Amino acid sequence: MTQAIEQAFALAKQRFADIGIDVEAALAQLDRLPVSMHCWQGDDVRGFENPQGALTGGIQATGNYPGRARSAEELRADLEQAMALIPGPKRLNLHAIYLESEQAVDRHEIKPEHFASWVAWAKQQKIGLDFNPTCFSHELSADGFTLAHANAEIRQFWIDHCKASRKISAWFGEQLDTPSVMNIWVPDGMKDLTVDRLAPRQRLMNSLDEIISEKLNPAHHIDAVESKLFGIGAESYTVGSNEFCLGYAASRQTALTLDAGHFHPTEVISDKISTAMLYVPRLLLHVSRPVRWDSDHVVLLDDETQAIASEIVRQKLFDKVHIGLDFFDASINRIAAWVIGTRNAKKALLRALLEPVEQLKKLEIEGDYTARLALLEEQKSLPWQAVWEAWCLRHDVPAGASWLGDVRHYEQQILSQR
Ligand SMILES: C[C@H](O)[C@H](O)[C@@H](O)C(=O)CO
Ligand SMILES: [Mn+2]
Repeated sequence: MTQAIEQAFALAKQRFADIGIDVEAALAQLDRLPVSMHCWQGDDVRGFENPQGALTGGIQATGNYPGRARSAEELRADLEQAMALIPGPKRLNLHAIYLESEQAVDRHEIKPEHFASWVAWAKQQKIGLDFNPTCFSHELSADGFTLAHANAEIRQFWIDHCKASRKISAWFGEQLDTPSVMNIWVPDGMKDLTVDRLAPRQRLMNSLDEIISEKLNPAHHIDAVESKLFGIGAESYTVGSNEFCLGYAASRQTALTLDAGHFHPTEVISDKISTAMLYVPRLLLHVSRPVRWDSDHVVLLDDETQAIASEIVRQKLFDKVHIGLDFFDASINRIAAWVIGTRNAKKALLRALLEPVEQLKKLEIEGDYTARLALLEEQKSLPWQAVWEAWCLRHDVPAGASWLGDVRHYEQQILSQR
């Protein structure tokens, strides 16, 4: 098997060299592009603060496939299993509710010490961490408002939670020597006709200003804001809309988070990257798959995932775009979900790196749209898969579907006992 992969790789390398692509250079770039895996795929966004509590905030994990992680130890073990089947660099994206503490700690009182085991584990795994305050699944978010709440005390609680989260994020960055991207997403919105659409947005803006008022070392911590079109129970009005977040990130020079599921079903984030990059210093991507709504299905190697990856590569946004995932499917094996989605994101990046971008740009500027279309389509059937398999072998992970056997084995040995 290994020999066959190596032979195919040698032929593929030559094929790509014929169109001016240095495959080794492409793989070197892929080795510098981490994908941040989201911890919440492993336990249906429950966390360890109050795992029996309801998931609120207008998001839903549907399905009841057996074996979800019930503790941080189980979640880390599951992540290790998934990560062992995914080639190349990875990070882990944590939410605040994944803290570990013997005593109950309310959100505004979380501290780095509550994430010490995660940092120790990340050091062992040699990966960076990213972070999110959790502004949902809490009694003080029950009426659908947090940072934009009309009640000053409740608003302050969430401001304090986000400030505490920034400290944790900066500590991650300092400990792990790689900046932690901290994404602020709030579910704030209204189910029905909203009369005052301005005041909540003014309050959200002021809250965010207070949250980011303390300057933190950018080598350790990056602030990001995530917009959304609507959530369940907030169908008519979302305070942190796209216009709000783009305006906020541009005027405050924070990062902007673009989630593939947070727009109208016919809108795609791949077309938003180039616009946003004109105005904001960085982007965080939540690569996801909406099916009719923000359903957070597992990422496929589909046209939009490819278009997102191609945009990063074509515009050389390697140091400005942070690639994260955001899906939570509880209807299939959760480890398989991570593996499928993360491998697909990386396959799309590889395919993008194997594209003769300069040649295609030249054809475009010369107006030769016939050749542009012809080459883009021929590109799809060049032997990128042989390069993928060789890259998997280099990283000591299964090249093809045999990874599923490892997941099944883990399911029998570990998940079925939960
Ligand atoms: C759990 C995540 O933070 C959440 O999914 C958020 O990023 C989002 O996309 C909400 O729809
Ligand atoms: Mn998201």
